[in-house]
Amino acid sequence: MDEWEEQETATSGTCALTSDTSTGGTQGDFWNSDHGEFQGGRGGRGRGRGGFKNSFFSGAEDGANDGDGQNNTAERSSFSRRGGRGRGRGFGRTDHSDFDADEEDGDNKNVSRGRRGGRGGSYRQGGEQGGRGGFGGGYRGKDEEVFAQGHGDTPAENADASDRPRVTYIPPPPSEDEESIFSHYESGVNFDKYDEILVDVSGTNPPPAIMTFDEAALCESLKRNVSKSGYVKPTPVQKHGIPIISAGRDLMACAQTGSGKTAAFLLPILQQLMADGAAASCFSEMQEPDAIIVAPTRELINQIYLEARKFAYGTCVRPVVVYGGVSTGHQIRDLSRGCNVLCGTPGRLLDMIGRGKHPYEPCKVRYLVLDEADRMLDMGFEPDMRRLVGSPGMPSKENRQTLMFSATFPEDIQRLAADFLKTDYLFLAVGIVGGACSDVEQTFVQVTKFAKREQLIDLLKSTGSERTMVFVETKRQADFIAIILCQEKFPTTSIHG
Ligand SMILES: Nc1ncnc2c1ncn2[C@@H]1O[C@H](COP(=O)(O)OP(=O)(O)OP(=O)(O)O)[C@@H](O)[C@H]1O
Repeated sequence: MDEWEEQETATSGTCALTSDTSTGGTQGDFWNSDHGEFQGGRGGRGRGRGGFKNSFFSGAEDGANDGDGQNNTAERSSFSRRGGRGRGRGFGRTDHSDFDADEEDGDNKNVSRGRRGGRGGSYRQGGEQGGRGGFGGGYRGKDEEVFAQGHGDTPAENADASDRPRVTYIPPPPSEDEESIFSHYESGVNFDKYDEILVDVSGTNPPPAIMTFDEAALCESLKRNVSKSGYVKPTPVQKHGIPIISAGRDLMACAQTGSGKTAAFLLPILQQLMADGAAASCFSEMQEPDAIIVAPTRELINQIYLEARKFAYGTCVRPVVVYGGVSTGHQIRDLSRGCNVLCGTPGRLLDMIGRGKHPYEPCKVRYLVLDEADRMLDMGFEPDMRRLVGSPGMPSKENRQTLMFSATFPEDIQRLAADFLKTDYLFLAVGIVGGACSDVEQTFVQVTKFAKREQLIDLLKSTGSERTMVFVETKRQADFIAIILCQEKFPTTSIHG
């Protein structure tokens, strides 16, 4: 009896992807064995074993950031405990847990959402340890200092801090080539159909939506970069989000994965920085970023960074990214070259702040953005977020603009999120509560628990050579099903954390 058959669930759902939504689903993602360290290849870029060895970055000073209770309390005490706006909004999030399991437990209890593919990252599917070929290599920094001794990217990493080897991995620098910077892929969202989607803005005096990027009053360089990115018209979350942010309002926004949330917050922030003449200074030892963008996983924050870099191309605004698994010394050196927009995972940001030697001072932060805010505020990350907003120098919520974006916003998370926002924040919901994508035809097949395997094989025989994704609960099941299907002559591979 195989494990799959032993499951308690008596049903299995199948989804026939009937349109372009099926094309983008599995891109990349796979340097996203997220909390394993990229054991970057030694001896030069491109040659290294990019395997994800699940060894965490170095250090044992886990308590480094624990002494900030006072600030947190201050922030907390000012929170009005009212309910969130836009109740129950949110999408059944595409929870690609098995793709993206951060932890070793195999049951995906503590996972991040499957997301866009990591550009440029190739992957190798397979076992727990990853393997060769994950990343394009890297090199050991010369005279590498060991800064990374504190927080990991996740609470789980933090808990495991005692045994971490020193991290010296330095990722290859992102391409400077304009063509690669602006290269893009299909998002999987049908943007034309998307115009008809229901949008709801709750809160007082929301500014009117824009219909075109021209109405966003972007400066010439931003306009040019938007157009080079292939954006013709704003998506709904951009139509509403951009004017809300430009008007200086705090925002909690909920819109489906792939709907353009990143540009919705990056464009108005960059526009404001450009209008104010912000320029990154490489002459200051201590950087004072105007915007801090936080996301829960390394791959996501790197994607945001790449987007920021793309939109800021040819301007004086300099985004920098920091996340675990990479040499902190390397990131500190990068920061010291100038930083207006700091993108980071909570663990690494806190690590840098807690170290005392931190290379940035959040005192001038005007924008605090939380992407995947639902996850950032769930039980695992909430303490880190409170530490971050309470860290020395971070302006209070009254003195910064806080923006939260997510594909889901359960009510309890909305309530928590409201704690970080000014009382007159706006809630933007794009789409219908729990609405299924109209591009996807769904068929539900009920089978007994021991008939799943046969049913799946019959289904695959009837679909012919269509590309198919099978979601299961655990890593073991994924491997098991892949083997079974291969034996049945369906070329299959399994991917998981
Ligand atoms: N107005 C637009 N026109 C064309 N493409 C766009 C537009 N806005 C965003 N895109 C593209 O759509 C894709 C998805 O956008 P983005 O990653 O910002 O979505 P998202 O809502 O943040 O998704 P996720 O929840 O996965 O982070 C990206 O490739 C982005 O470049």
